[in-house]
Amino acid sequence: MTTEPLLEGRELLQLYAAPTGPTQALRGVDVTVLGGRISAITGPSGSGKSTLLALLALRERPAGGELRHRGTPVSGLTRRQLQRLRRREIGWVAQRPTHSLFPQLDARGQIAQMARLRGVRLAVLDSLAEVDLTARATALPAVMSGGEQQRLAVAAAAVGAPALLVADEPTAELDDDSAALVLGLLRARAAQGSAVVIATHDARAIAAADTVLRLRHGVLTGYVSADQRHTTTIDGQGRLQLPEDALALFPDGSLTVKIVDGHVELHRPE
Ligand SMILES: Nc1ncnc2c1ncn2[C@@H]1O[C@H](COP(=O)(O)OP(=O)(O)OP(=O)(O)O)[C@@H](O)[C@H]1O
Repeated sequence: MTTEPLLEGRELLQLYAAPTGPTQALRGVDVTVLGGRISAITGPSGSGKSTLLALLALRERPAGGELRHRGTPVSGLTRRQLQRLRRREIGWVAQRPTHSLFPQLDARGQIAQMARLRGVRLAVLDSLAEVDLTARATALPAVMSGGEQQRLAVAAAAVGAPALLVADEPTAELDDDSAALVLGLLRARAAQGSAVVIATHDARAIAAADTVLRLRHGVLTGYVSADQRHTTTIDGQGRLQLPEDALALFPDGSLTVKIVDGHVELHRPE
């Protein structure tokens, strides 16, 4: 496991053309991606999560700011070099899982093809077993359920523990058991040294992450690492015991509670 960042983005900016003029999808985002960790990017719809994933997975170049891959500015890499990096070192799970699967290959073939592209040897059926798809080994993506496609896309992207594993909403279609399989697989790859970055609204995935980044309107509005989190309980009357360092933020004991995008935020009254 390395502590040198795999990716470092500074003041990242991304623009897209829109009928009303360019949309600023990202507006000055600083981000560091480390091997061995799961980072979750959260935020409301349209806040720039997928855009940030596309930059980190080297699928798009930023319109501004600087992105470094292992210390080298991405702006200095040729298309060919980027393509090679993507093929060998980056696993990608698109928001629509079929977009990251080969339509003509069955589940077995997806894993085998990915192993060939990455130059790794592995037992294909073991990879399918990790996401409970052994029984679907000969099924094509088109005949799979959304949840099966999603599990297959994650298993294929995770082949060979790539340096970077990026997944857009990897548990969105999944029931609790399947989500646990997928999150277990992402954890296992992080334990093998992969940097795992996911965009998610899912509390189960956020709980599995080491670091949580919150985006809003293309700006990073929050950053929490696992060692800053506390576990507490809520009693039968809905009372919550805040840890001391959080309590210190509310010296007069009053606060406002805001529910945002499936999260509860506590604020000092204005
Ligand atoms: N290819 C594109 N062309 C034009 N506008 C785009 C494109 N991709 C994203 N956008 C715009 O950029 C902004 C950020 O979009 P993005 O998909 O990154 O958000 P998101 O947080 O991933 O949303 P969601 O949770 O709905 O997937 C939005 O305003 C979106 O409409």
